[in-house]
This record gives sequence, structure tokens and C-alpha cells, in this order.
Amino acid sequence: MRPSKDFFRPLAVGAPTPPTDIPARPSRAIHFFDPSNAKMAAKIPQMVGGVDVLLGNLEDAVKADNKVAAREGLVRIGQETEGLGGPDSPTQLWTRINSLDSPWALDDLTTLVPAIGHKLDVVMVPKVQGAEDIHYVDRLLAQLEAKAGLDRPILVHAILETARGMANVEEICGASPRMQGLSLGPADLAADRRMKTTRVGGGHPGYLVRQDPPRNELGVAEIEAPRSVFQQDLWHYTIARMVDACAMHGIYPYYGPFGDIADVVACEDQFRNAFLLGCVGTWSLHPKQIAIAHRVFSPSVEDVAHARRVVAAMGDGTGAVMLDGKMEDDASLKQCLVMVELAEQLAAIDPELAEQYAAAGSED
Ligand SMILES: CC(C)(COP(=O)(O)OP(=O)(O)OC[C@H]1O[C@@H](n2cnc3c(N)ncnc32)[C@H](O)[C@@H]1OP(=O)(O)O)[C@@H](O)C(=O)NCCC(=O)NCCSC(=O)C[C@H](O)C(=O)O
Ligand SMILES: [Mg+2]
Repeated sequence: MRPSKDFFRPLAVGAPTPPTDIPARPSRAIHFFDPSNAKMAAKIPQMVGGVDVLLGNLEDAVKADNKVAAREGLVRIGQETEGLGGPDSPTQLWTRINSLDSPWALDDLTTLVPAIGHKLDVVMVPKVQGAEDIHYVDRLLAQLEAKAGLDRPILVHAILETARGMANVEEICGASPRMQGLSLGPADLAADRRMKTTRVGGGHPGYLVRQDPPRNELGVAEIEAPRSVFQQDLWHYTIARMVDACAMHGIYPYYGPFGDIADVVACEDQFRNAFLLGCVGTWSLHPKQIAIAHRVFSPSVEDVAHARRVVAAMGDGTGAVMLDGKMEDDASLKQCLVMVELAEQLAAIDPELAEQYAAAGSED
């Protein structure tokens, strides 16, 4: 549907003009921390430059008694941490506010925007049900930005964690030019859908497909015989829907939390599934998940080298060529350009990757 002529106009007099395109800033890991937790807060300054996004979490996982301390802690961190947040920082500053029906959400926004709005890149809104939730936040942000004299609009990110939110995913993505992206909230979504998993993200051994039974000489199925089982991804449908809705609106899809902090192997698998399906990043709940996310959401040196070879071989980008026994054409060139463009964006902020990708190019 064509947006109205007012879609890109500020929603309050004096508010900055909303963006027509959402910039592709690297956000492989959105690292959650509780600003009311002194130990975590103390680690934040040294994490700047080492993670794509630092997110001060005010919602679930922050105790009700600590909500005000978390909000004030985030203001302090935003004001005092050198190099954190803003358009030129290597580490963006995001927050997850409390849900819109909670007693805290309004104060979250009215406190944060005047105090650290110039550093705040993205506001993550939990439990978004439909476009109406985004419209509310959109107008309020515009009013607060105007009052604070901000010259850059704060972007909005929605978490999909209700069945209604999922059913409305396309309208949520298109509800405002501020919409930056979507994340999956697998724990809340599982509860809302009455799914029977108690895990925070990841797979489930009961969600499987079993190999057909062998048949005996009479052609009778031996259902008790040992058979392979293949565990399936509980989140495949949801992530794929999110990816399509985001791609359609030019915004970015993310996986969400992986709660089994100790199982770094399964965490990497879940992140990689999301990367392969089109997500650009994920959440990190513990410092050890940052390196996993950065690794998984950066294309491999081999993939970048291959993509560059296809781009070079395709010349003007039309027709078909053979490379290593495989057909490449206009469509596979587009796939390769996705890889090359992502590598360039990441190389611009990560000198180590820049070196690896440069070496990958020079071997050919
Ligand atoms: C998961 C944790 C509770 C684990 O904490 P802890 O037991 O303290 O871990 P460690 O002892 O291994 O920690 C080692 C040191 O690292 C610091 N630490 C831990 N986590 C972080 C962090 N996220 N950022 C910065 N620093 C961190 C510890 O303080 C230790 O420090 P020191 O003692 O000085 O060495 C904890 O990691 C945690 O609370 N993580 C964040 C959890 C969170 O944000 N949850 C909300 C997002 S998921 C969600 O909401 C569900 C979703 O919405 C859905 O619906 O699906
Ligand atoms: Mg949640």
C-alpha cells in the first residue's frame, strides 16, 4: 500500500524529519545489560568498540523494585560513557523500555529522551501487538524530540512476542518511518501461543521428524526398529515470516535471546540458522555470546571470496557463466552482492575483518 503524503513528515512541530531509508549499521550482537546491576554497569565502558550494540534493558529481567534505578543507571551510562551511541559511534546505544501497558513505559521515554536522546540510537518496544502501539510511541517520541531540540530521530524496534503481534507483523513493520527492525521474543511468544516449551529460544528435542520404519520380508513396517530422528527448528516459521515482513519494508530482522548460556554450541547453531534465513543480528545476554554473534553474523572469508569472484565473472551483471562447474546468472549475482555489501559494511567498523576480507579478495 502506498504511504500517505504525510508519512515522512515529523509528527510534532520542531521534531526532526523521519528517515526515508533505515541505514544498514552493523548490529550483529545487541548486548543486553541491566543498568541497575552495578557489576554489569561497571563493564560497559570497556565494551564500547567491542560490540556493535549495547542495550540498556529496563523491561523483563529487571526486578520491579529496580525499575527506577535501571532507568537512572542508563541515563548515567549514556551521559558518562565516552564514545557510546550516536551516528558516529562504533557501538550504538539502544534501550528496551517497559511494555506499553506497564506503569513504567511512559516515564522511561519521558526520562530517557531529554537526558540521553542525542546518544540513543534505537528504542526497542516489547510485546508490540499492532500498528497502534508503534503509532503511540512514534508520536510521543516526536513530541519529546521536539521539546529536547534533537536533530536526529530516534529509531524504533519492535519485539514480536504475542500471537497478535505475529498476525500483524507486516502492518507493524510499515507503521512508521522510524521502524528499524524486529526481534523474536521466543519466551513470551511461546507463552502467548501456549506452546509447550519452557526454554528461552533454541530447539526442543521433542519437536522432531522420525525416519520411516524399515519393512520386514512380508512388507510389514517394523515400528519398534531403531530409526534416526531429526530435530526440527521450532522457530523456523516465525523467523521466516519476520524476515519477509522486514525485507518488504526495508528494515532489519533479528533473532532474539538464547537462554542456555552454557550451551555455546547450540547457541551458535540457532544464531546461524537465523543468519542463513536473512537475519542481520541477534541478542547477546552474556558477554560470552558476543563473540559468537559477531562470528556468525559476519560472512565467512570463503563466502566473501566466492561472492567477489562471481561479481567479477558476471561483468555487466547479465547472462549466465560457469564458475567451478556451477551456473551463475543475474539472480545468483544478486545473492553474491548481499554478501559483498555486508562484508564492506562490517569491514568499515572491524579492522580485523577488513584485513581478512581484503586478503580473501587478493587471492583471486
Ligand atoms: C544470565 C545472567 C543472569 C548470568 O549472570 P551471572 O550468573 O552473573 O554470570 P557470570 O557469573 O558468568 O558473569 C560473569 C561476569 O560477567 C558479568 N555479566 C554477566 N552478564 C553480563 C551482561 N549481560 N553484561 C555485562 N556483564 C555481564 C557478571 O556481572 C560477572 O561479573 P564479575 O563478577 O565482575 O566477573 C546475566 O548474564 C544476565 O542477567 N544477563 C542479561 C539477561 C537479560 O537481559 N535478559 C532479558 C533478555 S531475554 C528476554 O527478555 C526474553 C524475551 O523478551 C522473550 O520473551 O523471549
Ligand atoms: Mg519477552
